[in-house]
Amino acid sequence: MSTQGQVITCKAAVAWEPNKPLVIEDVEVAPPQAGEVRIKILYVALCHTDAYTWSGKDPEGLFPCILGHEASGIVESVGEGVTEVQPGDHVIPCYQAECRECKFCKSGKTNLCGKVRSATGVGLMLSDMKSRFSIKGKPIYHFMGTSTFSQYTVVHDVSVAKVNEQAPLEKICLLGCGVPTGLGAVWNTAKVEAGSIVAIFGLGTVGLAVAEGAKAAGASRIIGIDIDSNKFATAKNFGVTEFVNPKDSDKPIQQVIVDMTDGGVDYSFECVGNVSLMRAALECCHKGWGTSVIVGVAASGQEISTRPFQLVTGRVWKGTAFGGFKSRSQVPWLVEKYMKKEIKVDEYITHNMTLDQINEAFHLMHGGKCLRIVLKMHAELGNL
Ligand SMILES: NC(=O)c1ccc[n+]([C@@H]2O[C@H](COP(=O)([O-])OP(=O)(O)OC[C@H]3O[C@@H](n4cnc5c(N)ncnc54)[C@H](O)[C@@H]3O)[C@@H](O)[C@H]2O)c1
Ligand SMILES: N[C@@H](CCC(=O)N[C@@H](CSCO)C(=O)NCC(=O)O)C(=O)O
Ligand SMILES: [Zn+2]
Ligand SMILES: [Zn+2]
Repeated sequence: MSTQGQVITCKAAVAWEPNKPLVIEDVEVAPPQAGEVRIKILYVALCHTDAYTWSGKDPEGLFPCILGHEASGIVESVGEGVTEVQPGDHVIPCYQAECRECKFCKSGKTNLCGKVRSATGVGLMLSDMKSRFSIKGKPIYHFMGTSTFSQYTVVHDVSVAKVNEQAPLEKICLLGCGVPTGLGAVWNTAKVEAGSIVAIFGLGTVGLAVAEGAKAAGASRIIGIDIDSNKFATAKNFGVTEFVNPKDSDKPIQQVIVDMTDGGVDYSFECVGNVSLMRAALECCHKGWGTSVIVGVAASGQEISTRPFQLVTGRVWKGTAFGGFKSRSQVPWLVEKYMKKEIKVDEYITHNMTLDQINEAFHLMHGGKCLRIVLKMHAELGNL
């Protein structure tokens, strides 16, 4: 029976309040309006940004909401005027939209898109500034324009990438955030050249994807920095050539790296979300040209600082969102690269769990012993 035009009642993990356990609720998902797409979410991975907003430290965090933004699914129905996807298409929801028409999209200088950002930042859909989610008539906010911790979600059409149907949805959900962010930070934002020396602060999924990207770019040395020495064994498989634990030295970590590299690295990447580490990442860069890219998301109220002299003497401080990738155009390309075995995806998945285990999954994530945890959203999908 077609569900097109009907309200769908399904299971979703609702964040009622910051830091309180998520609750699996029966949520009503309204049909997509003009320019919107309703997606049956099949698989979702947990990202630290979900945990960050859930913690209450995100100035854009609104409650109650449905978190989640790294996912894959199948289009269930589309609203009026939607031409680029149709029911049955395999898709990845994209928190970074791409409308191809706005000032940002047309600039050719950025992957940030302005079309729906004002609505996604306040947890609503642009056409009527309302939510498509409700529980017994009470609206529930969207999150990042994706809200993929729900069996069905509604997104703007500019936030959907149609992908190869042959690609395994249980794996390519990762191409919705962490892996592209790390690869793109190297390829698009820093534009690392062959022979470069690279330092990566934080060896979680994002930091490992930076390592993978740097190896592919031909970096000569890839120095991984993490306070957990157990991370090095895995990091080697992603291209990290040397490991430093800041706890092993009395010197500031930037000094340790400068001493190891004859004056500093060509490129550094902060993949933790810690503002003092962002400073260290900038200050371990080589005088005259070293570039540091901020990838980690820091909490509300946190600010970065350094001596302006660091920039006067040629170091460059940058940041990246979704690795600078244009989402609708380039996520399908990343899927193809995965299909051709040119980029890793499976290797970042350490756990497979189910939607009803979501609180346990976050607990595991905070334990620091996993990379990506993928949740199966529907019982009928069977065992992975
Ligand atoms: N900019 C973007 O578009 C974007 C996209 C995805 C994720 N992120 C952000 O990137 C960050 C990393 O995400 P992740 O999923 O890889 O996280 P993660 O928690 O898996 O990895 C962080 C790593 O940093 C290490 N670490 C913690 N404190 C440290 C310190 N003081 N010094 C050195 N290492 C330290 C941890 O041991 C861990 O290995 C998060 O802040 C996340 O929100 C940003
Ligand atoms: N609302 C947060 C913004 C956090 C943030 O910077 N998000 C990244 C993506 S993190 C994905 O895991 C991003 O894309 N930023 C650009 C944008 O949001 O437009 C805060 O205010 O701290
Ligand atoms: Zn993310
Ligand atoms: Zn745009």
